[in-house]
Amino acid sequence: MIRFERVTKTYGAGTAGATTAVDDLTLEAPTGRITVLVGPSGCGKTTTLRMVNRMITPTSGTITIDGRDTAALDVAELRRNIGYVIQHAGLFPHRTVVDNVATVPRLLGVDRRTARARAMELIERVGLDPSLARRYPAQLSGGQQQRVGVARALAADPPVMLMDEPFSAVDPVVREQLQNEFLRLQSDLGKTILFVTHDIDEAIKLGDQVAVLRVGGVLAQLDTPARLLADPVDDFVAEFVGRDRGYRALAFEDAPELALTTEPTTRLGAPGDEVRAIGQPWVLALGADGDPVGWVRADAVTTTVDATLLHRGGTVARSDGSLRALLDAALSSPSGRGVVADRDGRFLGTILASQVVPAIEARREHKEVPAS
Ligand SMILES: Nc1ncnc2c1ncn2[C@@H]1O[C@H](COP(=O)(O)OP(=O)(O)OP(=O)(O)O)[C@@H](O)[C@H]1O
Repeated sequence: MIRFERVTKTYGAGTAGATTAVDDLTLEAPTGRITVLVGPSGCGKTTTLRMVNRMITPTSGTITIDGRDTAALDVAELRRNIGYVIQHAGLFPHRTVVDNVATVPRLLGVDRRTARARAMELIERVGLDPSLARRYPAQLSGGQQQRVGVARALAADPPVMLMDEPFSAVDPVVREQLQNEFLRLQSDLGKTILFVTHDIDEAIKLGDQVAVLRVGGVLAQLDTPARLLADPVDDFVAEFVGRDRGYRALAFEDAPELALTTEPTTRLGAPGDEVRAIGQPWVLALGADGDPVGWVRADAVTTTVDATLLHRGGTVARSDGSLRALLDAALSSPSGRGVVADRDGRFLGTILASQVVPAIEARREHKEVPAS
């Protein structure tokens, strides 16, 4: 566990231009969990992170890791136990990918062969093709560079990771892939992670807990993503957390077991007459594995059902997914019937929004705390 105890950082303390970047921060980042620091520009996120590995010295207060005061530790030893990932990855431009990843183990005295073998393992683990290992950073895309940055930080297997906007410099599609891979990796590795972002959606997606900071470095709220959405402490947090909070909070509620409706389906290549004989204006098409591929409007099928006729807007909810995904499947379906699949992606049945909403209300009643 990383613990901040009444930590303050004032740049230029005692001078006319003094700036308090972090103000009396008390916070615990639990072992094996992701704690996200989020807030507007200049609220002290980076300063907070860098005080942990002592790149910045607090003006007052203490930071402990597993009960040990970081100020009392040898700084080299402290940093050996902390992986650090930054925006744009910060790779060494004149070293190949594999040598970048092997840097820290080599510094720690691991022999070249062993360090490289471990680096290759990590390169694959973060989702990079091993053929990229011999390239130089400039020969990689932004997303690939970020993956190398994560692999490098993991190379010495540190229990603690500090990550400062590691996915901010890539486009939204790559960013989502990196986030998903990061969560998968973390579910295997269970590192104690402090993660900085200015993006509340990223914070809510990645954080086991989220600390919202306001400018001046004051902690506004520390909570789970679900609680942050459901119960912001004040207008600043409410505004920062953003719109559609009620709907977004449903992402943290497991889908209830609701009775699904059996749906007549068609398949790619089916003749139009067969589709129309079903007698529904919209018919769901399944792929070869029984996976829903899209809705088709029966009267639009002149010859056979082909992929170009499929309506692409509908989402598919998984039976083991969230209430939000279930409601979204119903709302986004052109037929009004939300498509539900099992965990392997096979079609199970459909559901109406009018069945999901009562389930949401039932949950709410169940959770309501009686007034004392
Ligand atoms: N070396 C420094 N000297 C003086 N002031 C500094 C220094 N570094 C940061 N600051 C100030 O401290 C405050 C917090 O900065 P910090 O970089 O920690 O914020 P941040 O939340 O990470 O911001 P951003 O999201 O824009 O990166 C800002 O007002 C900044 O101007």
